[in-house]
Amino acid sequence: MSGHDVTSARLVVLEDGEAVARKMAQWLLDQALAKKDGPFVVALSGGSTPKRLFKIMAEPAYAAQFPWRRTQIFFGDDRHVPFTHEDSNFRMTSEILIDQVDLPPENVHPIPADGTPEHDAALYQAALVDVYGSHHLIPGRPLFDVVMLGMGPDGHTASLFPRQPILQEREKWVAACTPDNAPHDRVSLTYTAIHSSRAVVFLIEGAGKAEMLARVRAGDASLPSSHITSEGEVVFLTDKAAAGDLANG
Ligand SMILES: O=C1O[C@H](COP(=O)(O)O)[C@@H](O)[C@H](O)[C@H]1O
Repeated sequence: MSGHDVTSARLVVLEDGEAVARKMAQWLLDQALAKKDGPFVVALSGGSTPKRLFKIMAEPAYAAQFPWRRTQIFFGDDRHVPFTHEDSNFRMTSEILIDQVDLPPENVHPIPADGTPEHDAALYQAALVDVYGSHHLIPGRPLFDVVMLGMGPDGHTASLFPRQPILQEREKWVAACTPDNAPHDRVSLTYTAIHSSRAVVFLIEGAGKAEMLARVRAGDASLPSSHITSEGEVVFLTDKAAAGDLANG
C-alpha cells in the first residue's frame, strides 16, 4: 500500500497530557474548518487517553467553533458490550463529549452491540459505506479525514490485538476480534479501513508506553501498531514521558 507508515511518521512531543490534548483539539478544529468538500469524517479512539481531549472539545468556547453539523463521528473500535456498560467506549464518549455538544444524532455512529460481533461488524461497515458512498475504497478519496488511535501496553491499537485473525484481514473494513489478553469481544476498524484516511493520529501518554512506542517507531513487526498505514500522514502526538529517548532524536 502506498502512503505513510509508523517508521516515517511525524513525532510531536509535548510537555504533558494536557498539552497533548490541547494540541489535538486545536488541530482537529483546524482540519474540520478547512474541510470544504463534503462532511468531516472522524474515527475516535477509546480507552482512557482521549478523555482529556473530549473534555476540551466539550468546553463551550471550543464547541461553539466546531462545525458539528457537518461532522460524522465514527469509532475506531469498541468493546462488544451494551452502550450502558462501564467499558463501552461509546458510553464514555457520549457522557464526556457527544451529549454536551450540538451534534445531530444522525451524525453519530456507535458500533452496534446487540447482535453477534461478526454481524455487528458487518452492520458497521454498511454504515461506513453509506457515508462514503461506495462499497469499494477508492485511492485518493479517503474514507476518513482523521483516524484517532491509542496504543495499549501490548502494542494493540484500535482493537487490533496481538495474535488475532483480524490482523490478517485485508478485505473487510470492520471485523470482530476476541483478544486473549483483554476483556470483552471487540469490533474494530481493520488496517484496510484505517489506511483510507487523510491522517492517522496516535495519542500516546505516560512513561508506561515509552518502551512500546520506541519499538513501534522502530517498526517491530510483532506489534499490531507497527502495521498501521495511511494514504495521508501518520502522526504520533505524545507527552515527554511516552516519548522517552525519542524526544532527543
Ligand atoms: O482497548 C482499548 O485500548 C486502546 C488504548 O487505550 P488506553 O486506555 O491505553 O488509552 C484504545 O485506543 C482503544 O480504543 C480501546 O478500545
